Amino acid sequence: TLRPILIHPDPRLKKVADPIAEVSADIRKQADDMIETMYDAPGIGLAAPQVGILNRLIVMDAQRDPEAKPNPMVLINPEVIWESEEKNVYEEGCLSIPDQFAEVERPKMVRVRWLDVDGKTVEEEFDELWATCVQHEIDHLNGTLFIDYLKPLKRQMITRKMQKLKREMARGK
Ligand SMILES: O=C(O)C[C@@H](Cc1ccccc1)C(=O)SCC(=O)c1ccccc1
Ligand SMILES: [Zn+2]
Repeated sequence: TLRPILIHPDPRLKKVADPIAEVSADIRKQADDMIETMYDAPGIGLAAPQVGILNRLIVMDAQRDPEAKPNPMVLINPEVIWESEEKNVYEEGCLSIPDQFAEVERPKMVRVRWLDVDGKTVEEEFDELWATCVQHEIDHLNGTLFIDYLKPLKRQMITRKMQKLKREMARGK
């Protein structure tokens, strides 16, 4: 089932999401809906708060190769347990801040620990686009958006554009 993606500014995008206590059938259904919504957007990642669910679940498929078979990852209660000193700058976008892109500097590599859909603890190292994406998604679980890393003036410009977009969408209805 496709879920509507919340557009910034929205208070639910600034909240800290709650840990998931057990990987139930409901959680697996939520993950399936988020995967469907991510591919439909299209995006390379999606965090639960972006579809208005304030729990700690993200989905990702950051392989850019359009020919590649879809290979979505589901990360439950993900946490960064190590990050490299070395940084990487990437032009990021966000499905909750449509058509706005800006350069964000983040650790080039991160090691992440999470629960998979079978409730098993997994640890994996990410680099390049995958590292950028998983950090962007975990930020969403903590109420942080990529524009929070920009200079205040640039952030304000983007926020004002989104407020205008939402006014037009409301009128368009
Ligand atoms: O808002 C999100 O979490 C999704 C976001 C993830 C992300 C993109 C780029 C850098 C860091 C994190 C997106 O997927 S925006 C859309 C996008 O970047 C894209 C869409 C289709 C193909 C390739 C990229
Ligand atoms: Zn985002």
